[in-house]
Amino acid sequence: EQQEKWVPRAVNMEIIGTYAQTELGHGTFLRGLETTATYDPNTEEFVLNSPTLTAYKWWPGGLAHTANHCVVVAQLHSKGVNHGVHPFIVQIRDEDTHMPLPGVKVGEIGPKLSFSTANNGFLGFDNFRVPRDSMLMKNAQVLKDGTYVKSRLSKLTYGTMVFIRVMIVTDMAYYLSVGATIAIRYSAVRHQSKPKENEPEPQILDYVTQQHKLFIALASSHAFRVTGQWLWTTFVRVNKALTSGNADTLPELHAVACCLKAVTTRDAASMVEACRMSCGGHGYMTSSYLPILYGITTAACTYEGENTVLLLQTARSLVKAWQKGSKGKPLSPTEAYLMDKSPVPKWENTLDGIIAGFRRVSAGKVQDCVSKIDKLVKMGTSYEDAWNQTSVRLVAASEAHSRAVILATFRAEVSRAAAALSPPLARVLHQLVHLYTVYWALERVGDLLLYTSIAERDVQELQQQYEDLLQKIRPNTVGLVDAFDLRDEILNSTLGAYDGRVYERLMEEALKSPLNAEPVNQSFHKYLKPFMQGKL
Ligand SMILES: CCCCCCCCCC/C=C\CCCCCC(=O)SCCNC(=O)CCNC(=O)[C@H](O)C(C)(C)COP(=O)(O)OP(=O)(O)OC[C@H]1O[C@@H](n2cnc3c(N)ncnc32)[C@H](O)[C@@H]1OP(=O)(O)O
Ligand SMILES: Cc1cc2nc3c(=O)[nH]c(=O)nc-3n(C[C@H](O)[C@H](O)[C@H](O)COP(=O)(O)OP(=O)(O)OC[C@H]3O[C@@H](n4cnc5c(N)ncnc54)[C@H](O)[C@@H]3O)c2cc1C
Repeated sequence: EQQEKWVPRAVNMEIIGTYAQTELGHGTFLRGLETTATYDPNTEEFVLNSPTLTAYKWWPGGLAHTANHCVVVAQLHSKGVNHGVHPFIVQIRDEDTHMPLPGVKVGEIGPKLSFSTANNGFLGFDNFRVPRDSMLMKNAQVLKDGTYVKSRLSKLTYGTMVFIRVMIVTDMAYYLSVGATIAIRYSAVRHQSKPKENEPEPQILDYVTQQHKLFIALASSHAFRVTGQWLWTTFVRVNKALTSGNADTLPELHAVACCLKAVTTRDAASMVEACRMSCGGHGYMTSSYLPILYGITTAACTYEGENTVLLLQTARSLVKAWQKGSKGKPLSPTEAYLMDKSPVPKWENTLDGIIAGFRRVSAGKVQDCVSKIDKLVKMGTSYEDAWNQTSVRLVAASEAHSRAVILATFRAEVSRAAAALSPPLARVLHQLVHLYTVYWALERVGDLLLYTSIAERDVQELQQQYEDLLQKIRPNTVGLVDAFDLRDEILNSTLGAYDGRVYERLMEEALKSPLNAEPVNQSFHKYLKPFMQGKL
């Protein structure tokens, strides 16, 4: 009924909304949110109020000047009892005049690192009344007399965030495809230095260090697209089960969505920055689009759940799984490997060997965390303090788990799809899987030395494998980014345009600057000249 009321109006843009959960004082700790929604049975209304400055909603995208409605997350009070945070759909502006409604204080939060096109806003309520059906009652309800009917699963309130985290993994694949396209095309056009005096300056794409910076971004885009597809399929399956009242698989989805969102956003931000730096000074130009792209990807490390907090959520699940498995209880498919108690096998420099190695690292780290926590608790430390003292290791265990999931999914999905591809295309995609897997084995070689039987000669061989792969991938690099098929209008980059006219585009953009409107800028007459004449 509520969906019939609100969804059609949102679809035809009568309602422009945003998600107003975060407050000045709280973004992570949702149970600490201060906005209140108090039910008045006499009028069958909720009274929304921001009791403190820190209760003001702060950050929601589009809230400042675009949205006329929003989903407000508030502490629900009825019959004198606080039932915790619940979502409410609230009109905040007049639909004709767009003026803020009486009792609503709304505005712009100010300049940000990036996302300058999104008017992120603040929102405060002064005993603002909304009808009872403003409470989104899919999970919990408040009856006309104020009786609270609790949800069958309190965490369903957090469901929106799981959905967005699932989407973010695919978003990161897209943003990495943009960064890799810009940087690799530019690296094919840019010639620099003379390693061989009697030969012309080479393409910077032929420097192996440049390949090391860029090819992992290209491979990660494919790894995250494939993993994002797998995660979406998992989300759809869990949601279908939830609809029929079965929440058994929700904890696993929450845990894997948390660590994948955290790891893919962190990787995307650091790899986009590497793309920016690989383009030298021109990568620092706004017209290259790389600084903007960095701002977009680094924001994703914070929004929809700050990365450390999400990795700790997954760690919470991994520790619980270890404790469950140790009692012989079955574990979820993504965590079942934790109970592999077989002897550490002889190391193999193969994809399967490396994936098995990352699972050993994750299981070993989780076991070390459980042992440390148990030891601290036995010494009289509270569980919460023991958790906090172990939290750096818990985050590392969560990252290792996430990497094992990505490596296994990327390999399995490409192997499955390869049968339907032409042999040359299958070969190139397998090279990207190989590069991605060996890259991360070398990046985490310390962990592999701690938890597997990898030896020094294996590491030397992996390094050689990696360098051979850079050489094999080089001839197809430009074709691989062209295959993302990103139009120039979407790339919005002087360095990444398909025609490669980098220098002409850089100059065209420079001449658009208002500072080039006249040969002598007025600042000369107002400041420089008086200063030079000693008059300032
Ligand atoms: C394809 C190309 C596309 C390109 C274009 C794309 C455009 C994209 C542009 C995007 C631009 C901007 C978008 C920006 C959107 C950002 C919007 C936001 O940021 S909204 C706000 C997000 N905020 C958060 O994520 C808050 C994070 N905090 C929390 O989730 C919770 O506070 C907490 C989980 C950290 C702690 O909650 P708490 O209640 O204290 O829970 P416990 O830790 O005690 O755990 C209790 C229990 O609950 C389980 N749990 C927790 N969360 C969930 C969940 N979401 N689902 C299911 N279960 C959950 C947890 O596992 C525990 O279970 P136990 O059994 O008790 O262990
Ligand atoms: C570009 C952008 C768009 C956004 N859009 C929206 C939106 O549309 N709607 C919305 O509601 N919100 C939005 N947000 C807000 C975003 O969801 C929050 O910023 C995010 O949830 C983090 O919360 P916080 O800012 O309070 O940081 P905090 O939680 O205060 O984090 C600060 C530091 O404390 C650490 N920390 C916090 N809790 C713990 C813990 N339990 N254990 C260990 N360390 C901890 C964190 O790791 C972090 O290092 C947006 C934010 C950005 C940057």
